[in-house]
Amino acid sequence: MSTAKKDAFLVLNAGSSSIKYAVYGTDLTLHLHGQVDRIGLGPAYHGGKNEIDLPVSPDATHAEVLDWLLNHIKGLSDELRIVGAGHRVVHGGQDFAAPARVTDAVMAKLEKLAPLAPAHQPHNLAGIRAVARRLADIPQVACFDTAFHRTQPRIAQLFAIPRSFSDDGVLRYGFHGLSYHYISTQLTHHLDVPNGRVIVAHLGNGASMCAMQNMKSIATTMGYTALDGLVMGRRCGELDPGVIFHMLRDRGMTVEEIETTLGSKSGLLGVSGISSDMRDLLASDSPAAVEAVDLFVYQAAKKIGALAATLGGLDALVFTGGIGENAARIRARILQACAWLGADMDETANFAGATRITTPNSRLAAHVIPTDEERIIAGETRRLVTG
Ligand SMILES: Nc1ncnc2c1ncn2[C@@H]1O[C@H](COP(=O)(O)OP(=O)(O)O)[C@@H](O)[C@H]1O
Ligand SMILES: CC(=O)OP(=O)(O)O
Ligand SMILES: [Mg+2]
Repeated sequence: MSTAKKDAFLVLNAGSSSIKYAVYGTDLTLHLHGQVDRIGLGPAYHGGKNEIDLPVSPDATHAEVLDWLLNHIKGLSDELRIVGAGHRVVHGGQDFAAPARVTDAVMAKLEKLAPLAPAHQPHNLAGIRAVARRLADIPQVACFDTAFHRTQPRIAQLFAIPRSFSDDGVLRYGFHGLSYHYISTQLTHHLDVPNGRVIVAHLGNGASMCAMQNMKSIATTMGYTALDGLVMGRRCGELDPGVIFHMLRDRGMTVEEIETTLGSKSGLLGVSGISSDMRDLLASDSPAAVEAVDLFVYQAAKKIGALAATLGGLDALVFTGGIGENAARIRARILQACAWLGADMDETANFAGATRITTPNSRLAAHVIPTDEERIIAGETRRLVTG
């Protein structure tokens, strides 16, 4: 006799080169999770303890990977009945300050924002459409990277350009908000002053920082798009806009070529000429790789100084994301640059992978907290689906 299927929520988190998934019970117990990464370079699947080569070609697109992944999840979740799906959607623009149930009208608005997040939004929306095709009747929820930053004061969102642009929504939105939301829920477990002046550094393939006061965003390094701020795997981060005029006028580059250059050929990859992956650069002794890592650390330390100024001082610094969670050498160098803010690193704790990586007497406390964007999406999906 077959047993009744358990209700569950599917979560999809599509990034520029990866798609993460998770399946949660209605009590938010995690049943399954995994990810495909290296999309575009020869995708690999990691689920549970397994890493397998996918039965798709090395140059498989997000759409092909997604198709394979949804079949794979179906095979894994035979005893579960998917009753709702939640998705990371990178850009919510001015209209979405909170998660939203997906409708045709919502999809039309999100589609319009796709040019502002070309490496993410199309894949996010493809995930919603693919689930709708397979599980036509289930409710779907879009959860936005930008939403957490809507608490920034207006002054932190403004660019110093003519007011008509700001009035039309050309503002500093900020991203990685699902990650910052999750970390904000963890501060009370780890920090002596969770309500204090905290900078969270999400250092992954995309990288940004968020200044939090009372666990809310008051400033962030990314802007209207996810190009601004820190040095990233393939993105330039902070840049004089004059460089764009140079590319247009003096180099004869098209807008598309400039977008590709700044969005996928710059950052660690562009400076090193070797790789966008921090592991590869740390293993290399090429002077260009060393310089790329130096620039990554320099810009990170500089942005911490700027965000500390917006907070009027700093009580705690939290590292998260693939680099923040795993690259002890990078954390050590950033912390050394924060000595002036009162950071006294506990070297043993840092290299041992401890949660607190500063000494008990350090005026600035530094922690490593693994992020979990999928859990935030699952919670919001349950809230919107079950009311
Ligand atoms: N052990 C490690 N040491 C150094 N860097 C690491 C380590 N593990 C992962 N990383 C780096 O983390 C980055 C990917 O971060 P991640 O948050 O997984 O990416 P995404 O933004 O695609 O979700 C890559 O630069 C990778 O090299
Ligand atoms: C917004 C962003 O940069 O996301 P990711 O780090 O997943 O590329
Ligand atoms: Mg990410």
